[in-house]
Order: sequence, then C-alpha cells, then structure tokens
Amino acid sequence: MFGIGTKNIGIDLGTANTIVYVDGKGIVLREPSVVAKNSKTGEIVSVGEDARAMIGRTPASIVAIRPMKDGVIADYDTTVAMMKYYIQKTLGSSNGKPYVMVCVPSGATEVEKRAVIDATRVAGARDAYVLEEPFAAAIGAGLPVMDPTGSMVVDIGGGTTDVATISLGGIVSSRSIRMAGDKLDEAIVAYVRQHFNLLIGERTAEQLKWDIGSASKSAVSADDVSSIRGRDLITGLPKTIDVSAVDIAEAIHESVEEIITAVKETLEETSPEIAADVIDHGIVLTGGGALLHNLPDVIADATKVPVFIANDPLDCVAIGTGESLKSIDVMKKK
Ligand SMILES: Nc1ncnc2c1ncn2[C@@H]1O[C@H](COP(=O)(O)OP(=O)(O)OP(=O)(O)O)[C@@H](O)[C@H]1O
Repeated sequence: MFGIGTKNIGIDLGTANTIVYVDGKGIVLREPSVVAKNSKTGEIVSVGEDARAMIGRTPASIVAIRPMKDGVIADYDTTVAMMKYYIQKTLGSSNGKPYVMVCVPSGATEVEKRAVIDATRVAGARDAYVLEEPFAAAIGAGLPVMDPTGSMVVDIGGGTTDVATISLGGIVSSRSIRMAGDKLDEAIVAYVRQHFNLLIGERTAEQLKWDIGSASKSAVSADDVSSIRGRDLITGLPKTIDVSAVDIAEAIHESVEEIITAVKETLEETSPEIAADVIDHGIVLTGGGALLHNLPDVIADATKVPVFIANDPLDCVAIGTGESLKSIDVMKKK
C-alpha cells in the first residue's frame, strides 16, 4: 500500500496501540494492539480497531485478545499474526522484506527482547532490531539526546511507565514499572464494583479515565459527573449510574502515586550535573498516559521540577523509532 522499495520500518509495538513508521514517509498506521480469533479454529477474525470494538462483546466462538501485556509479548503466536498483518498492510505488495526497528520497555529482559526480535522476523522482517522505549520517546519528543546535557523523559503507556535520564546518546539512569494506563483502568473497575456494586468493562473504565480522570483529587469537582452503564451486582440487571471526577481521582490515586515514586527515585539516582540540567529543561511526559488531567502539575509538585507534555505524546515512541531507522545501517554491520 505504501510504495515499492520502502525497506526500513519502525514499529512501536505497544500494549495498547501499535504504530508503524515508514522511512521517508512517517507514521502510516495507528491501530489498537488487539486481535479477534475464532476460539475453535484459531483463525484470525479481525485485527486492530475492529477487534478492539469486540472486547467484552464476543460470542463464545470468538475471543478478542490483547497479545501484549506490560509492554512485552504475552501471546507469541497472536503477536506474530498481528505484526504480519500490519507489516503487510503497510508495505502491500512491495518486493523484499523490510528491516524493522521495534521498541521495548527499558525493563525488558534479554529473553523478552529476543522474543520481540524472533516474532518480528517470523512476521516478515528481513531482520529486526530493538530500541529502548524511553530513548525513542525522548527522540520523538525532540529532546537533545545526543548533546552533553541531561534530559528526562517519562513515557506512560498502556502497560509500562518508563522513566529515564538521557545524555550523550545514551540512557544514564532508568526505571520501568508495570504500572500505566491499563492498571488505572483496572483500578477504576475495582473501585466502581466496590463502591457502587456495579460491574463495568475495561473499555467503559478507560472512557471514564479519558473523560473525567484526574491525577489530582483536589483539582476536580464532585459536580463533574459522567453516566456509566454496567451490570448491577445485586440484581444482576443492567443499570446506569453517575460517577464523579472525585470518585475516579480516588480510584486511581494509589496508581498515580506509584508513577510519581518512580520519577522521584530516578531523579534521586541522577548525577548532580544531570539533575541540574533537568531542573533547567524540565521533565517531558510522553505516551497516552501523559494526557491524564493534572498529571504534569502533580509530578511538578512532587519533584519541584517543571513538567511538560510532549507534542503528540501518543506518537513520540513511533517517531523516535522512525528517526532511529537511520542507525539500522550501522547495526547491520555489527
Ligand atoms: N486522554 C487520555 N487520558 C488518560 N489516558 C489516556 C488518554 N489517551 C490515552 N490514554 C491511555 O494511554 C494508554 C496508551 O498509551 P500508548 O499508546 O502510549 O501506550 P502503548 O505504547 O500501547 O503501551 P506500552 O508503551 O506500555 O507498551 C492507554 O492506557 C490509554 O487509555
């Protein structure tokens, strides 16, 4: 679909979303990391946005699977099928297999990285290379990663939050925690069940987080409410209730605190020179989680460092991966 002869592609293989970047073209595909399969035959029914719409709504014969969990591969075969579909959709009938750069969380083990490389090759890559997510995020956010000055990036995705300080083209200190968007959604589901006896699905919880979620309890009002539908745990029947922004802030409070602790701990490990640079330039937030209301203020308050949201935070990792494609030629010679 996207032209003959494009041989290098970058993939942000995320827990929530997969984004594909083609050298010379930019981002060409942005889809949820979801695959719907026939549960008996294993046949793929749909991939991406269509499959996401099926989550929580499938009949017994179909399962909607999110093959990535906590930033790494949880279901190898389904990940391969998903990547194969996206690579083919991106490159169409162009001849030749692409070289592919894929992002992994900074906390991924060697085994987890190897699984990503193998899956990418099986999915159709001539060869595959991995890049650490916070480094890609920093490039995508336009930070001066090659300069002798410290930058700090906090990438909050669906599965992991990656915090890193970067200088002179390398990660100086980093932390990757399995606490990000998905865990906030789970916390909302649990809170609504506990406080309202209502069972809601993960998509409803995510929508609540987008609409009225806040990292700060004091910055929101109990008058800011949202109507949600679910199943009443007592009667077993469908029910609609109103929940407020204060409820949702309370629900995700502990999870947000864990993210803040990871940022503080990374700062504490940072050398005085880099810490001084970070104070001057601020901390940059990337990933979809950066869009949680009031998050920059809460992190700035806890660290006493200015905090900014990158432009297009959801695309930073993919853009950074794409920019790094230039180094594939160097990697190929190794
Ligand atoms: N406006 C918003 N407010 C709060 N959270 C949001 C918003 N928009 C997106 N998100 C959350 O961002 C997360 C997805 O972000 P992103 O696409 O950066 O993650 P990913 O790259 O798929 O995950 P990972 O990097 O952990 O593998 C989801 O949890 C989503 O709910």
